[in-house]
Amino acid sequence: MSAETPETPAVGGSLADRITKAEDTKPAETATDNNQDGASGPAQGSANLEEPDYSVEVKLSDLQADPNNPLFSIKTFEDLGLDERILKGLSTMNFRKPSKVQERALPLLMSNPPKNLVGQSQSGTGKTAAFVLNVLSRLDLSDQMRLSPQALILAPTRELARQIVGVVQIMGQFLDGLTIGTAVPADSNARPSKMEAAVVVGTPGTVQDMIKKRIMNPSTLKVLVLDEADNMLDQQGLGDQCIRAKAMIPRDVQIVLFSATFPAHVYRYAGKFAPNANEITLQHEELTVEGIKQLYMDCSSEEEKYQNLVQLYGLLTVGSSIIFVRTRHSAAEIERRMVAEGHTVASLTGGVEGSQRDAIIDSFRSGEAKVLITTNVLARGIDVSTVSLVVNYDIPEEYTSGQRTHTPDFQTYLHRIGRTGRFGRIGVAISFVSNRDEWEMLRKIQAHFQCTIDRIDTSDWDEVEDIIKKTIKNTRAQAGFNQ
Ligand SMILES: Nc1ncnc2c1ncn2[C@@H]1O[C@H](COP(=O)(O)OP(=O)(O)OP(=O)(O)O)[C@@H](O)[C@H]1O
Repeated sequence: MSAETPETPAVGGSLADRITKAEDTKPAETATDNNQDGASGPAQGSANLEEPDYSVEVKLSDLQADPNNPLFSIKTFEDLGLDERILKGLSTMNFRKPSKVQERALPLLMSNPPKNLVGQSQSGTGKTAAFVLNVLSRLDLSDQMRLSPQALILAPTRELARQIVGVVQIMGQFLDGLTIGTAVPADSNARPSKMEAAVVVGTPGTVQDMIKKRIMNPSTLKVLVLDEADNMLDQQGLGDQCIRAKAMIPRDVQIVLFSATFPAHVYRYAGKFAPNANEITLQHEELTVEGIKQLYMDCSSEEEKYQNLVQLYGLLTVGSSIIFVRTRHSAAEIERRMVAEGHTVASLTGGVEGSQRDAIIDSFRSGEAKVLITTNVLARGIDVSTVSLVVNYDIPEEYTSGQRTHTPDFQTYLHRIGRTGRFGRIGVAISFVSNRDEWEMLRKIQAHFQCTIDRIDTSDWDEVEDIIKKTIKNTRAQAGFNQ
């Protein structure tokens, strides 16, 4: 468990109930009082919970025909002027119609002379294809050029970089001579002496190092993509590395920034990193994905969080699930306890060695491992369509100078829950709330995104199962609905 001592309210029952009871008996005035402003929580008891309709089956073609849906488009991929061989790649992936962001971004990205782009769209709406299609369309795969880096795609983690490599490979499978290089930290001295590939996908530190050591020649680059761009430009380390990498590449490269989230301060900076860019943006109320059912569960203590997770285990394994915790230590500890109790779970955190991380994520992708406990390292970008359940074991929060602030990290919340409900699928996200701070953070998240997070009543586990199973069943019915 986390090294920190959780708050343990003395009164039993649901947190909402506890708040009401405590307010009845005691005014909120002392620093140790958990109950200030409790009346404004997301749900007071279960009184205002509506019976959700989990049984609606939605087809991808219906979603793509609805102008208000982020997957909507009037055009076809053929209309977007893509090369025949690329269209063939898309067809083997069963991409029938573009999503809204693909339809809007591709003409802007592919026009000549190339212009920079800052693009925002909800999680799971196909941003990867938008930038990969532009990259593939701009390559010169003649014998003289096919081994020269022409496109550089940067991502914050090795898992995401490897995933993007997979997309480039499949989408570009009919492009003769396509070469792709992966630039992520190597465990040993397994690094190539020369990066000879038309498309290089990697993490900023490794790429910067490869350019510095002349392993990679950046002079032939035409496109630079930053996936999860707000994270890449904001984080102290990654931000510096991206700026340094950019300083080493030709000035006239097309700069493409994509993310589901662009907080205002990063957005201003993004405009400097990618000057005179075309922009595709969203309001933060537009950011939540409709197909993700957001729920929360009251837990009376840190220990009860663990017990609830164990109770949920049967449901976690119906599809695949990701459990997000705050620290590497608690990921390891929950894994240890659950395995000791006979459950099959895996954990992946930044503390694990690279090759081991690759093996864990690969077994999660294949469905061999169905429950993955992780930290924010996997909060962004990871696309595993079978993920039907995400658990925020700890609510994501902002840090200042390495210290917890007990203020919610809105962006990370959105990215975490976005690991489910991908491209029109349905998913469930459950946040555990065990103390006043977590309750407040969840309330702020709800207000920020103007979304509803319903309370799930753990006094009746059969009902909990019923609700979640129905949703997951729907997700499973749809798994492959675009096949
Ligand atoms: N036009 C399409 N038709 C069918 N499926 C698609 C289409 N475009 C993308 N997809 C699929 O949708 C899923 C989500 O796409 P992708 O990972 O690019 O989302 P994203 O917008 O980058 O999400 P995130 O913000 O979480 O990184 C992927 O499995 C992808 O294969």
